[in-house]
Amino acid sequence: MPFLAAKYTLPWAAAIQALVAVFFFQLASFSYCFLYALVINVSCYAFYSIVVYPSWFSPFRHLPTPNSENPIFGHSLAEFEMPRGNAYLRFMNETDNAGLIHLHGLLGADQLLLTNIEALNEALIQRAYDFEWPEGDSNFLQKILGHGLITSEGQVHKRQRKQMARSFGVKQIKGLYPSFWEKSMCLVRKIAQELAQSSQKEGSSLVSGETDVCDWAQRAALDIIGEIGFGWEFNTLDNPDNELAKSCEQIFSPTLENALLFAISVYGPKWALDYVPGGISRRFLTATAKVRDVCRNFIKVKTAQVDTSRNILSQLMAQEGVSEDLLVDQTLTFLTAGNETVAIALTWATYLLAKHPDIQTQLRHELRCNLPSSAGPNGDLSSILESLPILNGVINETLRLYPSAPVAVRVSSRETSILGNYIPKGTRLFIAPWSINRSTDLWGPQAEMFLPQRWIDPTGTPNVTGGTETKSPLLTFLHGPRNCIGQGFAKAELLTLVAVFVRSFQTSLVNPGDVKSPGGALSAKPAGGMKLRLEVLDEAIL
Ligand code: HEM
Repeated sequence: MPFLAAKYTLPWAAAIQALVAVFFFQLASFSYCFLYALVINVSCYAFYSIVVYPSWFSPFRHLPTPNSENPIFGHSLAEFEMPRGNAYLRFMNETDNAGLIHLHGLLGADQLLLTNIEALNEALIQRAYDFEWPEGDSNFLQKILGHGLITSEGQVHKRQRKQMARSFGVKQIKGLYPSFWEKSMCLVRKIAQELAQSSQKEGSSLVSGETDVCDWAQRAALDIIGEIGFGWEFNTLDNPDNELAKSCEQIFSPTLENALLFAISVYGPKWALDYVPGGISRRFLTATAKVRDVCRNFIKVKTAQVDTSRNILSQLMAQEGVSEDLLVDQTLTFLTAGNETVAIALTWATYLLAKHPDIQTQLRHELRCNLPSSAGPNGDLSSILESLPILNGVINETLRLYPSAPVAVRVSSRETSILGNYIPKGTRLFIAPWSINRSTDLWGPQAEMFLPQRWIDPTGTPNVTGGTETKSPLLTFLHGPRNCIGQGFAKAELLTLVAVFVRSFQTSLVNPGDVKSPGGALSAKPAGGMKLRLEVLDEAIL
């Protein structure tokens, strides 16, 4: 019996049993009988769910299950283990399987972990619309993002996806490289200025120092998606106290309050979010309303202007039948989806290069040979950057080892199947880029190592297989009709940001043995930021 149904059924059953006991057998009081019956019902239910159901009645009882489970919570605590997704990698490594692993959720609820490309292709490509975001996650996101591309399902999603796809064609993305370059230069100049000030105070002749790259990356990524995607100048590189950026941070930062609200939306009833005590809900809803208001005012101004640019917003506005509400929802959706994800990837790229100084030196050499001028290369920037083997290898390898969204959760919205296994409606599925991207079955014995050369062919040109036998093995952006629509945008942005960063700074760990690890509740954001030591190499940026 599903846990949520049991929540309501068990007390009702106990009430009926208590009434029977009182009226027909004249046993004690109603409340005494009710409590007694409830305890017995819950115990029987727990025994059935935890012991009987998984082994004898579950439709997945023939599938392998990892041994390491909690007697009450089953494998459900894996969702909260840090780094997020690592528990699923452990399950994959310790359990012989043919693409599906049966996990036990709270009180024996059925869950599946998808572990090979065939299973993933069926769930993400062939039957993508049989699986949806879990209702709780979707409700929570809808409070913030409304009904944009991320939170829409079925036909509405197909229609919106078609509308948005026009902004992400190869030609459109290629045209964005010069703007990415300009913003990347702005980032390195700002960092260099801060380092110059601290070096001056210390009387050092070198311009160097420690700084939190994660913070800088977040500011740069927000400015880029704001300005290049929507023509909206946030200027957080100049002004980190920007009001909208602060409100966004209040909503999305992994604070205890936000984690509580998220947990209540995911596991509690739909209305519970509005009744959380201590003003937590009110603060959250006020910040959300503020962000939406600012966004609506911005859209009103843009609608009144004659906009000749061809950014995401103007292309969407040019289409018929797109309401103001939808424009607000899509703007918030893309600002959110395209901001922190890229910042996380840039941060891990700088960390991996600091940890592997030899690769950093090779990359810098490649960049100096191909992008000689610090003012930006002449010629076709996109073709140059996309053809550089080490640069592409470093970015693909970063995205492989540190996928910004390490786990995606889906629930079957109808009866369906994967690899010939019957999947009833309501089954929870885990699709974990973190574990697939580190699977030794797919990537070989050195799966956990940072090896940009796996993305380079023996002829010296970049490849997309990463040395595997699969055409597109990287799961970081997922696959199929619900994959990341912004992946071309993100890769182009990262190619430019990393190229400019590596040309400008020598990057090293603050302490040689430093090991950083992801700590975000939902994302792979590094726990405690990413303090690195930078030394300015390019005097032109000072
Ligand atoms: C390194 C950077 C990025 C990563 C790793 C990433 C990853 C992902 C993933 C895993 C999903 C699927 C989420 C799910 O359904 O569970 C997704 C969806 C999405 N991403 Fe990205 N993303 C990145 C950058 C971007 C950028 C730059 C944009 C916008 C310009 C963007 C816009 C979106 C949108 C709108 C969706 C929803 C697509 C749909 O449901 O049809 N992302 N992204």
